[in-house]
Amino acid sequence: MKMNAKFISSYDDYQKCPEITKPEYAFIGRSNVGKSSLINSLTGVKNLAMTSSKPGKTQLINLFTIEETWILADLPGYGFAKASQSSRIKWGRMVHDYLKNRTNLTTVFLLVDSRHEPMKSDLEQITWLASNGIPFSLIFTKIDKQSLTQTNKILASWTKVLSENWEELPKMFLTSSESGKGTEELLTYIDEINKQIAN
Ligand SMILES: Nc1nc2c(ncn2[C@@H]2O[C@H](COP(=O)(O)OP(=O)(O)OP(=O)(O)O)[C@@H](O)[C@H]2O)c(=O)[nH]1
Ligand SMILES: [Mg+2]
Repeated sequence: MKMNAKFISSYDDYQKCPEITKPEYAFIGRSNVGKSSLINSLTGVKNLAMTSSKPGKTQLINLFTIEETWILADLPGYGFAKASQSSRIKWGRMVHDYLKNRTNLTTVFLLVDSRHEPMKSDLEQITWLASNGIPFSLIFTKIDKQSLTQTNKILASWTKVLSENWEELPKMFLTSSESGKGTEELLTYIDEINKQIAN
């Protein structure tokens, strides 16, 4: 289904983002995990967010308005091996300042590759989100690339690792931008939050 989704603009600083009261949802995660692709798959609008087979495509805070009722933010990825020290620091500042200060930000979706065991960089982001009191869910991407058995194995590893530190596990979604699997569940979840906020 094609949604009414429009690109607003790109920003290199949260302070330059327009003040919006509509609920906003942000996609974060390692470079190449599939953040921009999932935005296109979710909205059914091809090329809404720019994607690339090479990591490091999204460099700025990109805002999209969806059905004129909520906002999606596509953010640059972390963990890009070739990134210089200065660009890592710049990433940290741009993304973390945005996440901490964006007043209409409702929930963060942390995207992780369903084929990989939990990575230190992802666990660090989870710790950072939790310590800053920012609500988040986990999205496992690219499930079309392997069997459900294999995906479940990775899911079990994540559950184990997270259970060591957290009493309550985050909500988890299994998705594929290729097949569209999981996108309905994600949209339903976002809709529920939007309705709670409206009431
Ligand atoms: N098979 C498959 N490929 C995917 C899926 N999602 C993304 N990809 C591919 O993964 C690559 C990276 O996708 P992007 O959406 O650009 O990743 P990103 O997380 O936005 O990356 P950065 O902008 O660099 O942070 C592209 O080649 C996509 O086609 C998926 O669900 N299935
Ligand atoms: Mg991207």
